[in-house]
Amino acid sequence: MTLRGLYAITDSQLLAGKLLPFVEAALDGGLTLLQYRDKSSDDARRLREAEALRGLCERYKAHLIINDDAELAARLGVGVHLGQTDGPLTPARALLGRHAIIGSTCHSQIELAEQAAKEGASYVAFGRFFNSSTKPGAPTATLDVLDQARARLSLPICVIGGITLDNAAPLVAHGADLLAVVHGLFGAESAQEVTRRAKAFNTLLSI
Ligand SMILES: Cc1ncc(COP(=O)(O)OP(=O)(O)O)c(N)n1
Ligand SMILES: Cc1nc(C(=O)O)sc1CCOP(=O)(O)O
Ligand SMILES: [Mg+2]
Repeated sequence: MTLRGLYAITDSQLLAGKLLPFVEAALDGGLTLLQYRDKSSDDARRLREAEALRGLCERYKAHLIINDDAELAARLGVGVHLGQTDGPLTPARALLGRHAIIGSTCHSQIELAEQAAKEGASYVAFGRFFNSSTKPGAPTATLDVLDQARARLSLPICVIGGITLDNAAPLVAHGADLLAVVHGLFGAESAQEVTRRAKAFNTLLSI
């Protein structure tokens, strides 16, 4: 499976009251991956929303990824994204099976990415590259790590953190395969604008 393209990530506050229409608008513009990221502990709502997103992703042939929660991903038969404190990759791979997409946060450390590759990650994520209103305190990353990753790894490279249509081009030039975006995609006034942005991100990636 080739993993390249726009990787939309939901945000419960930003998308309050418009989760499904804005996600569908993004899918209409073209998504490779959609991550359901909800940091709450409202398990019933998380299950309901994730099921609805899975249905949309199936219709548009995109892959759904659940943030943090391998058990929920297993229940839905979808992928998971794990950060450095979200539990080890090896049991998640055993739980989800060899075909599941499993992503790993590697901040700006090539050693973390090499370890993730050994443990069966499907892609490695570096960031944050720019100021992020979604996660202002995330550790920073520079373009150097993308050059190192391109040279040393064969896994798809995901970039994240403050990415917009105005600043994404250098990331692509330095080897990013997946542009992971919250605000730069969903921080729009209308569903039509979300679709326009998604198409423009895909043009940047030339896909
Ligand atoms: C694609 C992608 N990359 C990085 C992250 C961040 O994961 P993590 O460090 O576990 O932080 P939280 O998102 O869980 O707050 C991500 N979610 N997705
Ligand atoms: C969830 C997340 N993780 C990051 C990391 O660097 O690991 S940055 C981030 C937030 C991404 O949202 P936005 O596109 O609005 O900046
Ligand atoms: Mg996490």
